[in-house]
Amino acid sequence: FRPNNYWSKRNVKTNKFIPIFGDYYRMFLGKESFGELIQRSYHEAKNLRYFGCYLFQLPALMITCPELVKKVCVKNFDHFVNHKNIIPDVTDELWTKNLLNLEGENWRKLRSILSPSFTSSKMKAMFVHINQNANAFAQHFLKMDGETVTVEFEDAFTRYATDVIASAAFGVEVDCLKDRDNEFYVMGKKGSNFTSSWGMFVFTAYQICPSIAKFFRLRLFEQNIQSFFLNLVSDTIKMRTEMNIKRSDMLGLLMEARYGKKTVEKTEESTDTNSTAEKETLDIQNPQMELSDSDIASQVFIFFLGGYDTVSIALCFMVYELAVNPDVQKKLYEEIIENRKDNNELLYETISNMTYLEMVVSESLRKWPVGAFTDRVVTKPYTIEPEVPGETTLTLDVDQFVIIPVLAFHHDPQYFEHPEKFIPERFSPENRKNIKPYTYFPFGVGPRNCIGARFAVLEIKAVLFHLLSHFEIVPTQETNIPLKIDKTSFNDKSVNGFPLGLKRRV
Ligand code: HEM
Repeated sequence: FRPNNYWSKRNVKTNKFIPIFGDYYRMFLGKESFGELIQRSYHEAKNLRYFGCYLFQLPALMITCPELVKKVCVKNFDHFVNHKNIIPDVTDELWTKNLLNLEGENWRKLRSILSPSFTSSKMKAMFVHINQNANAFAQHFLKMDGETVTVEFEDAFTRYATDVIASAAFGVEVDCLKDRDNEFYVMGKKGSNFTSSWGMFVFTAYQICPSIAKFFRLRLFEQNIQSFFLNLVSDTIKMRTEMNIKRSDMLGLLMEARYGKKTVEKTEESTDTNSTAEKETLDIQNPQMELSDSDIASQVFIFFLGGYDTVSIALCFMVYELAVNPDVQKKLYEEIIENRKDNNELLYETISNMTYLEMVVSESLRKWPVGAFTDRVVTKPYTIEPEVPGETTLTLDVDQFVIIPVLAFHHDPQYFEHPEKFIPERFSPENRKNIKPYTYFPFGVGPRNCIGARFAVLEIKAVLFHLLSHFEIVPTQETNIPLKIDKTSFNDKSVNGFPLGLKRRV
């Protein structure tokens, strides 16, 4: 026990909190979800540029001003390179050695190696696999009987996302909708369990009493998950080396990097601020790094996790919004019809140029951004100079935890009018440029943004294209309108999943 006076000593305002639980207390009592907690805290701190909060015992600085987000995540990125890794590296190797959790120079080197694998040209090559899986997904339901097929989308989309990532990361073709106990699916489900009660318990234990949690070596993942991914990667590497097989999937690129054969392709020009910031920060020209089998397994594992829960949650909210906004769905269907070829073939160029589809996806990721916040950790001391009355000079020391409340920015009416409404027109080409910079970032901000963003968007668009080509998405009796958000999960999820109907088009 120690007094929570960290922020008052630094003259930083805080919201109401209670000892030990900090700002989490309502969430702990089941009174609000994590997303609600983030939004409430943000709104209570109205008119401040930042404020202090306590995630249990951990003091965190929440940034509530877009200009400061830019300073932290882009302009002064050198001071804020890392994410917070609460789990120590003695327990879960797969978790601590991956790109998301790597720190400093190791992160820079690895990101430089991996970034060229996620350019538009690489995505174009991967689109073949994505499209095949997306088409197969729609065909699976077309084969079912009845005018309207009832689908629980949380389950269906996790299976789709597993198929896609298994093929893009490991070069393994699976069909989890048919083969329901497929090992990939089962391991992925267990691996993404850190938003479950056990995961929350482990995170909480490491925050409240880290030494006790460390003593008991509390793990996020069961030993068999580590073994599954490690063995899969080692066996595939061995087989590919012996048979001299080269594949341009994520594993193949990591293998090249390990043997120092990585030929760095020139990354294409981009107007996207995240890509520009990333290129300026990384040395993409000569990335060299020693990678063991377990280092490689760790990366493929995070691609698997990154591409599994996030994509399926995002898709669930999208189909829900389409079901309850039939006008939007009709407009999207009309665009699909315009772009559909007779043989149902879908090209990368076609999907990339569908404006309304892009608007729908962007608006859904605004309203339901998957992660309520992203974070940074101070890696070099940083001073925030006072700019508004009441502020004093604030020096952030190394290891200070900083939170960027993505969901709260997306739902702030000063940036998005009527934020609870689903209005794709906000993202039309003429309106998009009026969105205030650094208020919309479902994939994060600056050089440390989501490496899989392009991949995720393609995966989402392809499956919406094929589903809507054949079906109208409709609510059923089990659909909760409005949605009831599960208060026990870190990510926004619906309490009874996403049961919806697929009504055949005639
Ligand atoms: C809708 C889907 C997705 C969403 C909303 C999402 C969101 C995010 C966010 C917010 C971050 C943190 C960025 C920051 O702090 O600035 C992140 C990081 C990351 N994401 Fe995603 N993501 C998605 C899909 C994917 C996919 C498909 C992959 C893998 C292929 C992936 C791999 C990663 C990795 C490896 C990182 C860590 C990057 C780094 O630290 O350098 N994500 N993602």
